[in-house]
Amino acid sequence: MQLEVIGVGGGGCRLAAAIRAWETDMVQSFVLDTFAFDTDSNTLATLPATIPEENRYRYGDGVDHGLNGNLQRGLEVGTEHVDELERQLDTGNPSLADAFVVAIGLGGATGGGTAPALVSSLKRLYDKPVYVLATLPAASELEEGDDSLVVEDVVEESTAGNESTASTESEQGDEDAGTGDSDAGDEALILAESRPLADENALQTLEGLEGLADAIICFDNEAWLKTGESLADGRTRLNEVFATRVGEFFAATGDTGDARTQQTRTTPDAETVIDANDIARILGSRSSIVSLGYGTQQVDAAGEGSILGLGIGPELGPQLFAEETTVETAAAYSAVETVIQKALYGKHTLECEPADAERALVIVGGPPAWLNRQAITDGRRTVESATESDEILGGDAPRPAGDSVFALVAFAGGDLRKRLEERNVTPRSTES
Ligand SMILES: Nc1nc2c(ncn2[C@@H]2O[C@H](COP(=O)(O)OP(=O)(O)OP(=O)(O)O)[C@@H](O)[C@H]2O)c(=O)[nH]1
Repeated sequence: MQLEVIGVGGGGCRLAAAIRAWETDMVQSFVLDTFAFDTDSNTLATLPATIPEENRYRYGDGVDHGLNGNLQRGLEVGTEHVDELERQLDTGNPSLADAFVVAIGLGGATGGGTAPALVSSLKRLYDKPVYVLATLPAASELEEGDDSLVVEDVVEESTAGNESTASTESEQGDEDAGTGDSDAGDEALILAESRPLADENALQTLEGLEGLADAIICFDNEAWLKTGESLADGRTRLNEVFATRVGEFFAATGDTGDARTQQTRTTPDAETVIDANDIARILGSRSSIVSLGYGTQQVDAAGEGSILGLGIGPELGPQLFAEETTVETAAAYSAVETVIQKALYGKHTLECEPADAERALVIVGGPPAWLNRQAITDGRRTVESATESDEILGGDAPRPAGDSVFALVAFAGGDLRKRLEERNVTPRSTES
């Protein structure tokens, strides 16, 4: 599966960069291009190199340092500039994509304001699934701080068109931003910590995406921050957590490889291959809310040091991919069982119970010798009974060079939407 990943707004751009960084280490490429779109030139200038300069784009007439949560203005800016953003995407490979991923931070005005127009435009132009990655605001952001900007302060009254590519902006930014650790950048960061309207904005954006986005994969910032940790301090870690889960989810699709170069896969084929259609079946096309669970366990990748032959019993079944089994079967079974339990009952990107889900996808991956077929089959049954759903798909993701076994569980639809109620951000539903 090949994706165009588009980050919009500060959080969305950083998340897109984190996904690209995660994907860079993988043999299977599933990202065609990564774009970063923002009204804030500081954010673009401070992104890591995983997003090439030419794919960073600042937009918004008269706005330079973001919209500071003015969602009404954000919606206008999004609608006014969506064609311009589409032209930027044309410099990539949108027509080769199996799906689009639009990453935003709910609560802000740039990502939240542009996403509905952009998702709508992508659907119209390409008729491919558009999945939105959306972070939910942290509780600490809702507290009104003295540092809260008055919106007019950042929406300059300039009428001059100032669309420009990031390279132009970063030249200007370099003067005051240096490598990005500028005073202006720090100031913007502190200001962004206080967003009293974040929940209201989040709700409005979710409503705007309703019926447009095929699915909305949520990540609850509040649940993932440590006690007393600020978003500014924790965001890199949070982005890595979310990027890993999103990455494992899309990287497991069988038809990965570089569509631009026609380069073929170098990893062994999975026993049960999931593809873009399976992903579409589980995520749906009616703006289902999605949550991702993940479990991992470090293993001895080469199988060295394990006790050959011990614990192998017919009841545990053969190893799934091993040509030469060097891993104790009981150890492999236990590792797979453990990671599935962790993915099922451990912390999800959006807190939920398995029974909330209407549909689920479970992916088990790791070094081939560790992927015990019986454990995977039993694990899928466990997911099936925990969710009480018969719409379950499973896939394998052999990673010859990996040193851990992992399971990724995606829950979609059903009562997951109700989980947003606890966050006061429940959009009305168009799901049947
Ligand atoms: N996980 C995570 N969340 C973030 C990050 N940055 C911002 N957020 C969240 O996203 C919300 C919106 O922030 P931004 O993405 O910076 O906002 P924006 O879309 O640029 O909009 P404006 O700043 O209003 O122009 C915040 O309220 C945070 O909850 C990040 O790097 N990681």
